[in-house]
Amino acid sequence: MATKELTYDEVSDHNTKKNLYVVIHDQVYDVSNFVDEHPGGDEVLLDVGGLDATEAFEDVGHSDEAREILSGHLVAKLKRKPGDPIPKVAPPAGTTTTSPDAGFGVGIYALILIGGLVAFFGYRAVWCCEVDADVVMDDRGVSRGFQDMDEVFCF
Ligand code: HEM
Repeated sequence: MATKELTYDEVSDHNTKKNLYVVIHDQVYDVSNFVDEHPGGDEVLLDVGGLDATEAFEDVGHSDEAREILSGHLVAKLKRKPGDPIPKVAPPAGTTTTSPDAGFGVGIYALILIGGLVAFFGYRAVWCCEVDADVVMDDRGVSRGFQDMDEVFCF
């Protein structure tokens, strides 16, 4: 845990490749010696040099490994003052999180699947219904109707 505190103004001075600080979740990181190793390229880090990079960092969905690397570069805690920019994203509650409504998401897919199956078999039951019957003929070979009518469903 960093005990040193830096204001946003102080952090903003560190915005060059050799002297690169970023703020993520109110912690200040010196990523000067990581910028060339960043798998996402140096440009994206330079873009947020001296700034709050929380949103950019979280938008990418960095791995736990990335977060571990990040923690190794911690140099200070941000001393936020009124008027300082506030990131839009909420701090991650741990690392890779499962959203509380994940179950609901799965439920929706199950519902759509069941609905689809019901619609499919309902359609077949109505439209594939055939009449299987014997035609009754009189002596002259004229049809007099049907006997042994069976409804046949083609499931
Ligand atoms: C400052 C701390 C940062 C660290 C320690 C870091 C670390 C990493 C690591 C380890 C990866 C590999 C994939 C993974 O493990 O998630 C990665 C990928 C990436 N990072 Fe970062 N990153 C940082 C900041 C940023 C920022 C601010 C951006 C801005 C957009 C960014 C954009 C990306 C992108 C686009 C990739 C994907 C690269 C690819 O898959 O081709 N990173 N980062």
